[in-house]
Amino acid sequence: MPLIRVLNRLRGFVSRKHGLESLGAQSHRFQHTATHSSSCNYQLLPDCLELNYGGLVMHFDYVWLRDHCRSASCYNSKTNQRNLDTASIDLTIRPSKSRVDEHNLFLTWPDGHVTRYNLAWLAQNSYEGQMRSAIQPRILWNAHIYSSAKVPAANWDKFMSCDEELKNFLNNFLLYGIAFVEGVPPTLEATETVTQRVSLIRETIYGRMWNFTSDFSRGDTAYTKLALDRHTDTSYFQEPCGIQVFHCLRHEGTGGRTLLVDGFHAADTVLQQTPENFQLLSHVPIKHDYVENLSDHRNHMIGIGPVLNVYPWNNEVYMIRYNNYDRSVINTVPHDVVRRWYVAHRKLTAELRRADNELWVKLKPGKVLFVDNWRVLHGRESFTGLRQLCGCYLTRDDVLNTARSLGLQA
Ligand SMILES: C[N+](C)(C)CCCC[C@H](N)C(=O)O
Ligand SMILES: O=C(O)CCC(=O)C(=O)O
Ligand SMILES: [Fe+2]
Repeated sequence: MPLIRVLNRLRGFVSRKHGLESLGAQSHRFQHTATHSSSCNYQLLPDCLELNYGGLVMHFDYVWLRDHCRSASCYNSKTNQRNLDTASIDLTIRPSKSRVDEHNLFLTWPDGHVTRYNLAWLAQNSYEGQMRSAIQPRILWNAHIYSSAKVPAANWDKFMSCDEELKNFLNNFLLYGIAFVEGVPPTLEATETVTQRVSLIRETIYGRMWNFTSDFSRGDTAYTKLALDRHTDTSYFQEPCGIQVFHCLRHEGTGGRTLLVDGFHAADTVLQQTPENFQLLSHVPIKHDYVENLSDHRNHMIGIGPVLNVYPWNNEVYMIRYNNYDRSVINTVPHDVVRRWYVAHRKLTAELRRADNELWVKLKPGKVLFVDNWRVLHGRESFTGLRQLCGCYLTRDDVLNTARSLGLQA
């Protein structure tokens, strides 16, 4: 069976090539009438309304149009919630009258209800408009790109008191997937305070704030002095933690540097050089798990999903789940797909391991690192001596919420 069919069956995945486009391909079969106004023109085709506005040709399904009526009876603009019961719309509905003025399209529905759509709103919210708009602005980096960008760290005092400092910090975080705050008092409490300026803390099986040394207090290699290869954390959660915060409170010894690698940069190289590998990594479901059997800590967490998570409508990677330590048995695909998946995994691993992609930093007391755990992989060098690391995970929705509230695109 060709891979794409195996994958479609596995995930109910509708690829752009095999599904969505062919669904839309029938729109021009019937005769239609065209209507013009100075700034736009539109046509009521049998199965959609075609709108040409600002140089963009858009197609709107009639049920979609009825469903997106923003009149007071259909939509509560105080709460920004829909009032209209979508299930009450006749699925064969067509407007009985239509007209445009300079800024609006007006449709009258068979029951007499009139909907006014702002044309700019339609352009912004159309499928075609979304396809054209820029994806989340981000700068894919290797060590050289990141270092030459000389991205400034935020300063603790300013960070806590000035929204502009927080905004710059979040802007850098969104662009690069990592950001630093300096001058933070080297305590767990101050680390908690600095993270709460950004988001809510995500409590997990490791606690709310954690503070650990190499005492093997938990059944995981993180709690040793061993080196850790690049990875993302909590790959064994159905929704891996969005952000990880690290603050090294003390280290009396050698080694222990932190490794950071931009997973999206590596994924992009795989896509450019070997799209078939990208396709496998973004569609083959892979299981990760965390099994802990200590007397105080018994846990079994399982997360299943592809290594590269992409939005199906534009193929944009939004999350990488990569942890070779915690990857579990592969039993979700047949052996021929397994063979090709290992090839793809090797290609991605080679990219992630390129020396020029490795950014090494030594975390020092006072310097707090925020890592986008959906994008940037972290690791560490082995070390000697007492090393104490504290931090926490953050809920991604709340970090993005803060960014949006400051006017950033997130
Ligand atoms: C120590 N700290 C709580 C930060 C994380 C421990 C998680 C380690 C696990 N192997 C993973 O990669 O998810
Ligand atoms: O010790 C470190 O620097 C990081 C260990 C690690 O990967 C983690 O805690 O998630
Ligand atoms: Fe980790």
